Amino acid sequence: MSSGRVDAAHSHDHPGQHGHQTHGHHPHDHRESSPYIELDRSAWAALASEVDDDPLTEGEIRALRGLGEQLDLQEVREVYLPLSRLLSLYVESAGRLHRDQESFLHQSTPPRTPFVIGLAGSVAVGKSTTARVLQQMLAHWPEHPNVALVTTDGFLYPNAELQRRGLLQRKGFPESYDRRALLRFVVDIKSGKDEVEAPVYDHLTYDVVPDEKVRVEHPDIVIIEGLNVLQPARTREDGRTGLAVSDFFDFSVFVDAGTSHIRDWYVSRFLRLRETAFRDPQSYFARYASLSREEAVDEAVRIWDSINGPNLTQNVLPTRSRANLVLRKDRDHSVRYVRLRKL
Ligand SMILES: Nc1ncnc2c1ncn2[C@@H]1O[C@H](COP(=O)(O)OP(=O)(O)O)[C@@H](O)[C@H]1O
Ligand SMILES: CC(C)(COP(=O)(O)O)[C@@H](O)C(=O)NCCC(=O)O
Repeated sequence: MSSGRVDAAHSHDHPGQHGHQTHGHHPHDHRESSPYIELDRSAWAALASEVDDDPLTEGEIRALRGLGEQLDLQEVREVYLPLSRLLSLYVESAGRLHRDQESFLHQSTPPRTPFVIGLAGSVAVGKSTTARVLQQMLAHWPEHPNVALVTTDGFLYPNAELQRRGLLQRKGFPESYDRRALLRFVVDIKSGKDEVEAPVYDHLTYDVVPDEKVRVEHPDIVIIEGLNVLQPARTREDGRTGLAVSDFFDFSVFVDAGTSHIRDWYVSRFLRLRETAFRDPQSYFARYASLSREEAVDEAVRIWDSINGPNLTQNVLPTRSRANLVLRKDRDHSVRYVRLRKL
């Protein structure tokens, strides 16, 4: 497994917290050592006024909001509207580049391939909500109406295989995925294959669903969301390095927050799931429904401290600086600042 620390561009864990300035209305990062521009919440939100698009309705937002997420109309307008506009600029620019390359080559080339966005971040940081909001908002732009969303959990090995490999307690770690199949999937998309299929994971049964697939047909944009999508390629035993899914991303977003906040969010979500999903007799966690609150907190903390916390520290966080854009959330889940790669 390759999980070498690649966060070298930032020696500080939390770039917004170490006394260096974020600039209000003149988003400019004077630190020449950083390849990022950092915009605080107000500077980023101000960009929304330049976008005269209707954000989502309250009803749509309710439907997109994940358990425990605080997403509201203000967050959508101030954070996600500018983000969807920025992403749309990148999509349009990729289209122009495709046309320019075609005329440079003096021959007609295959049609442009879908624009692929990677979305990474910890368990319980709210990736799926961000991904669903972006999917819906990007689909509003007439230039790219067909936006597909695929989560990488479908590419986890089934529990039986994880058990065989001794990885049942490592679910979510890079080695718990069928990385070859995931890579093939992304390569197929970026090869221009019209229809691709991905396997499906079910949180209720805590396992991959046998024989079920999600189909992606003629997408304009594909969002690929998962813990480890920004992992660099592995170095094989012969010292050679292969390809990683992130090699095929046209843009990537990392959803970030302080580790102790994410841990709290994981525990509160676990408590909420105990009152909802865990009550379903089909739930893999059904046995937790009868735990007292205290016992449930202990169990959530145990799972966090033995699986999701170490995975965040060892594998997920080190990939943060590979992202084109980092959304940094505050304790209340609202985005506090945005960090964007310089061009
Ligand atoms: N044990 C579970 N039972 C039912 N739903 C779950 C369970 N664990 C997580 N979920 C749901 O699955 C989705 C993905 O969760 P996760 O992988 O932690 O990513 P994130 O919180 O970043 O979106 C969330 O909407 C979450 O509420
Ligand atoms: C399914 C997950 C590995 C996330 O997968 P992803 O879609 O990010 O690839 C994660 O949500 C999970 O269930 N982790 C196992 C430990 C736990 O139960 O919290």
